[in-house]
Amino acid sequence: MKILAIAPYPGLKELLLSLGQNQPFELVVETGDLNAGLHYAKEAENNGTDIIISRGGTAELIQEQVSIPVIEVEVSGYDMLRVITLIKDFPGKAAIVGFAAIAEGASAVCSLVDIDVKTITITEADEVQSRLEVLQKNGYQVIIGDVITVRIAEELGLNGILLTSGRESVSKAFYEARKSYNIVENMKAWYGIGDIVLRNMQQEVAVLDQKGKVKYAGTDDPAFIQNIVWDYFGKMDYAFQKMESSPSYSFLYERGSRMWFIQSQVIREEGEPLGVFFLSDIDDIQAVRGLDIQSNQHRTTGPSTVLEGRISESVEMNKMYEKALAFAGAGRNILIEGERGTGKGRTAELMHLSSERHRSPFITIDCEQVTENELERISSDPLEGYSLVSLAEGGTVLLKNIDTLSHSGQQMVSRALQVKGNTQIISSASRELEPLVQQSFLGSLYDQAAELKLYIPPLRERKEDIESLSSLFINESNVRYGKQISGIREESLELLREIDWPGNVSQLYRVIEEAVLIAEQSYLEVEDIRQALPQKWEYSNIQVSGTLSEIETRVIKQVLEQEHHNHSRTAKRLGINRTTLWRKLKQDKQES
Ligand SMILES: Nc1ncnc2c1ncn2[C@@H]1O[C@H](COP(=O)(O)OP(=O)(O)OP(=O)(O)O)[C@@H](O)[C@H]1O
Repeated sequence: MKILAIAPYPGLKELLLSLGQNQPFELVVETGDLNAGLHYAKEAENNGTDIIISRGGTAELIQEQVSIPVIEVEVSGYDMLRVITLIKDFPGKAAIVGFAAIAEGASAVCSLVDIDVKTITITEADEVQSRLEVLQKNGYQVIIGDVITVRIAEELGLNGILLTSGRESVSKAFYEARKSYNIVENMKAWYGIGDIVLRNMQQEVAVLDQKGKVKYAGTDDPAFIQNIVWDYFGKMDYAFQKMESSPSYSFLYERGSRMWFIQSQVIREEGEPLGVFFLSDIDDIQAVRGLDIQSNQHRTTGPSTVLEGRISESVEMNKMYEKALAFAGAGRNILIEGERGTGKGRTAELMHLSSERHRSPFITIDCEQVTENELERISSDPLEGYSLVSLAEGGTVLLKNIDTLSHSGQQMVSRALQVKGNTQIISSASRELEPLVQQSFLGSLYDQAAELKLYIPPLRERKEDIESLSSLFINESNVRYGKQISGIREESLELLREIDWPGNVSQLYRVIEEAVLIAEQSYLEVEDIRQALPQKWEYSNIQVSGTLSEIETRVIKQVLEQEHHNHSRTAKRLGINRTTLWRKLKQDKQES
């Protein structure tokens, strides 16, 4: 609390300074009456002073012109008694001149102590001079009053005695100042709560004190919020430490299959910090297509070392892993480029788990699946609810397939990224993004998203990885389907290496998975792989044993099957006319 005291006379300054020592506030004292005092008060109002203390007419003038509270140092009964006792033996007639508060008080004190002092009540400062002139004519020599009265009395050649304020009055003013400060602060806190509550009407709110006890609640079940806070932070000290670290701290809370989003803020009531917690049920946001939220709240292990230990047979991939590890903690936005299914999403997740963010949320939003309306809702300003970026506070948001965003989608995401706070943003694209900047991709979004770049080569350029990936996927499929496949034949691997894998690692995964399901032996045989390969890959699915005519028949039959026995289309694809096709089929029938 900062106090400015304006003393209309020097003695009051001394008293204020001496009593102001060791008080729980910062005190500045200036001397100046009326306009001089007002000047200091106006300056103080602009430099963060909380309360002004002054006296008499100066205090009144200040009160009219500034908006911060003004506390008056009063003239107490003691103060009057002191002055009256002082002039009691003074030869000559004495009068007290002042506004009602002073004149009436003085008259009461005089009659109590049985001293005959005339009291004159004025209603306006302008009256002082004429009243004093009359008193002078009537033989009065001593005038007791306020600063202005005493000044005029002295100008007229009278003896002016200033009614000074003593210790009790100054102490009382300090006490009043502290009380007003608390009231103002309280009101500010309440204004703060009211303001936030209004902004978040759709949310439930509970206000907890430092011990975790519910102080106020805007919900039927404050204990629910209280339990979440206790469970999430463990200790209330830790909760307040976290909340004070940013203007608004938010987190995801997961229990069973449900998740909630909690936004919090610290406010102060009489100097005591209180935590305000807003609860949003995010079931509705979880239902958004293309959105996947992992809270990671229950992870107990440290950051993963999986990226460090990642060794590939491919030089390119090893370089990529090294870069990914270096980028993981860099705190910059990262763009991962590579064809469909090369492992961009997986790499992003490994980066998250390898970084200090591993216990914070990892949220994937597939830009290809999310609708524009949903995108608008989840990328909105965090103050108007929650946004993806605030849901992932401290964690990572993966913008999958960012290259598929529409123009307005790009604008929304670009705006959302401007307020990303402490969230790592990783984007993935299956096309090279930079060349698109000239045509369809927003340059500003590219600059935001691609502060650092990674590239994952397609599987056909690193066929040396097929063997280890296959073993990995056999194991995963064994686990999933309860099979006991113990390996893959070398011929099967050779067949897998013949393929160009347009769908990359994802496609390899599906083929191995299907082969594991089909396999009846303990090794994946060539036949298992063939059966698992998609039909349209005729080049690898056709057995090349037998005569040319037999191979030709197999090709014709397969194309026929793919074209659902439509002879025209089959003939067109094979580059022969329909009659030739019919003849070849007839010939085959006869032979078999
Ligand atoms: N090096 C790897 N080791 C094990 N599994 C991998 C590896 N790379 C990719 N995968 C697996 O391949 C599949 C595809 O990976 P992911 O979804 O990360 O690819 P993507 O490039 O993001 O795909 P898309 O372009 O379709 O979004 C996933 O099942 C993933 O677990």
